[in-house]
Amino acid sequence: MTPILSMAGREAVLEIARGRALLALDFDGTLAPIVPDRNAARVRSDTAGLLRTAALMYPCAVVSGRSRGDVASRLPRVPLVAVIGNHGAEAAFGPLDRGLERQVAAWHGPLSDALAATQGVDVEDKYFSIAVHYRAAPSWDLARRRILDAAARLGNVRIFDGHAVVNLVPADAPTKADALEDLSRRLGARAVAYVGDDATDEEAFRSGAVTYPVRIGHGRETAARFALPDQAAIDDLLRALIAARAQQDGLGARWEGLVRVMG
Ligand SMILES: O=P(O)(O)OC[C@H]1O[C@H](O[C@H]2O[C@H](CO)[C@@H](O)[C@H](O)[C@H]2O)[C@H](O)[C@@H](O)[C@@H]1O
Repeated sequence: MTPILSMAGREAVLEIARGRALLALDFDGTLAPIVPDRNAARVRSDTAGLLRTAALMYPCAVVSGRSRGDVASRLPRVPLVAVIGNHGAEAAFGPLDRGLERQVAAWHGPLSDALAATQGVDVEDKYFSIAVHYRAAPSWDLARRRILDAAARLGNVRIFDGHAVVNLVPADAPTKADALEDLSRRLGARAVAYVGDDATDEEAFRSGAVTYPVRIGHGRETAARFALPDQAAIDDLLRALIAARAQQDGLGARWEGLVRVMG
């Protein structure tokens, strides 16, 4: 992987700016730091100002495992071209697939019953998928095993891990990769940069639609070609992308004032 903020990665940043690529970003662990309470997750004010500025210069989208409404409420005044929720299952455009919602609704009862006696487990029902969190469980191993056992008894389900969470999505629902391919086609994007931090982002990194896949964090096997060291570095990447685009538009250093106004 090439560190995207290195001299070698600089060429990719310039290409993204020259082509005014679609910037697609994951939320938890990418735009917002991971925190113990999922309801408390928020974007730092510096990141928000940078993202609002970047979204004036590039088409920007957020592709999250959260529900669309939840993630949009955490990004006020950001002029996004699209918000995709539920790991791709909740599309940005067009009618939503109510069949997926019915399938997920039928999982809720059996899951809650099966996990009622497992301490520290939190079932987050997002209508198009369910996240079963075990961050507060005394034994993560035991909780995860019980969640996987309960999930295996549900029909037609795609099961995958995240940060102290097991995700359950209808097997035939669109993935983050499908959603990005659809969005890129609709926008006629010449290139797509996608930044994510989690196992669920790997399918997007592998997608042919994603020209610049960027993974946050070290030491994991990944299909991403570019790396950012940690979540805090998202500010540096947004700053580099804004500066490169400002250079193209002949704005000089005036972008810095714009970021302050947008913050
Ligand atoms: O695709 P993402 O935007 O990264 O969303 C992935 C999941 O994020 C949330 O859970 C994770 O973040 C929480 C807050 O930092 C953390 O407490 C939890 O342990 C993480 O798993 C969200 O609650 C899920 O619905 C998303 O699928």
